[in-house]
Amino acid sequence: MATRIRPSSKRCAVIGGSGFLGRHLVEKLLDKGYTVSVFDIRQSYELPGVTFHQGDLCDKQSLLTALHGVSLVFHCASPAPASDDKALFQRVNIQGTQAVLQACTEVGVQKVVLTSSASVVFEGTDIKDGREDLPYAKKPIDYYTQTKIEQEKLVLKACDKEKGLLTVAIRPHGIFGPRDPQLVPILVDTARRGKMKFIIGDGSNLVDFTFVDNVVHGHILAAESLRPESPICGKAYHITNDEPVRFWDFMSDILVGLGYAAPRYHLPYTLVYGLSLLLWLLSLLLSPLVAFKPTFTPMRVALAGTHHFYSCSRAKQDMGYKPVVSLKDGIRRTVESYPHLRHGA
Ligand SMILES: NC(=O)c1ccc[n+]([C@@H]2O[C@H](COP(=O)([O-])OP(=O)(O)OC[C@H]3O[C@@H](n4cnc5c(N)ncnc54)[C@H](O)[C@@H]3O)[C@@H](O)[C@H]2O)c1
Ligand SMILES: CC(C)CCC[C@@H](C)[C@H]1CC[C@H]2C3=C(CC[C@]12C)[C@@]1(C)CC[C@H](O)[C@@](C)(C(=O)O)[C@@H]1CC3
Repeated sequence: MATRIRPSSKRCAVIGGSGFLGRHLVEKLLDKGYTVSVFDIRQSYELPGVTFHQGDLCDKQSLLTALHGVSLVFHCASPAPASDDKALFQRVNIQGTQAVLQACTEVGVQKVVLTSSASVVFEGTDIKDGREDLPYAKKPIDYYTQTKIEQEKLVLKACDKEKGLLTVAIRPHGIFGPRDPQLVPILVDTARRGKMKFIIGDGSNLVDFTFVDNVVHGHILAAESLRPESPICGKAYHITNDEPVRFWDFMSDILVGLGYAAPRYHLPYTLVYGLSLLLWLLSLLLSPLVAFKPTFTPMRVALAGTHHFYSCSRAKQDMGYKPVVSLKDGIRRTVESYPHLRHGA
């Protein structure tokens, strides 16, 4: 058992602080006068005022050292969804989150803000203006989503006013912005390989893409609103740009902004989804012999061909949330931040 020191309310830790969202969160917390520790399996940058603790969040002992004297923990670590590694997701997102919660209780952390995902309710079929009371997906679309559901349940269940631990979960969707290692790089890579000519379905499906600053704003608002009397304790909140956009318009804006052609030719959704399932099965069967990762995974095709946008009215009502950057400005700032990915660069 670690000895407790009196935690200061402006001392926080960001687990997963070396990642895309984590680093943006760290930078904003510093701006707001917080003292920040980062706990991550890797150190990806250095910043004055940030203490780095390198370790695996499944190792409670390392966490105890890093969380000493901290009153507020942001947990935004996860293996990348593309890894599709069942054992890794279970170990990090489930057992690891249990270790985080135990360590928080032992050192006297008062607040935990989890980065969950709106995909915890997504089963691959249309969701329009989805609210937080939608049931968790019974058939989650992949292991990532399956373990994000278990993770969210664990964190919300741990909320205990008597014991002095308050928890809340933020469910963003399709985070984008400068330094994102997924969306823009995968999109550009797909375009460079000549595979971004097609629109899956009729192209009218609406989706949420959320600029990273808005996601950060939602996390900090949640942390600052989390008090024993607050309605947010033990609840999940969608944080979006509040501007659902046609999936293919968003992709085209990014592609055209970077000098690539927008997709033009339509392919039937069921055909592409069926093919992506076949490819996924094939890659699984052949995995002992050859390693190949299909670009059009069932998850990506479902995300690209269905409506899935969420209401953030609960966050507006309970914590006064309002996006701070519009979709248009977010896209402009994102495009400007990737000069090396421009066509011909
Ligand atoms: N990017 C999105 O569109 C999106 C959308 C919704 C939710 N989320 C959630 O937001 C969070 C952050 O995502 P991101 O896009 O910044 O991902 P990211 O991969 O950039 O960051 C995740 C960080 O977690 C760290 N990490 C992984 N395993 C760890 C372990 N065992 N111990 C310690 N650290 C470990 C990684 O090193 C990395 O720095 C994740 O929880 C993700 O599920 C992301
Ligand atoms: C080849 C494709 C048809 C087009 C390529 C775009 C693709 C790279 C992105 C479009 C939607 C993105 C997305 C995630 C990853 C990148 C995309 C598939 C996401 C799976 C990342 C993890 C999140 O938690 C997520 C599930 C979420 O809930 O926001 C993401 C959903 C959107």
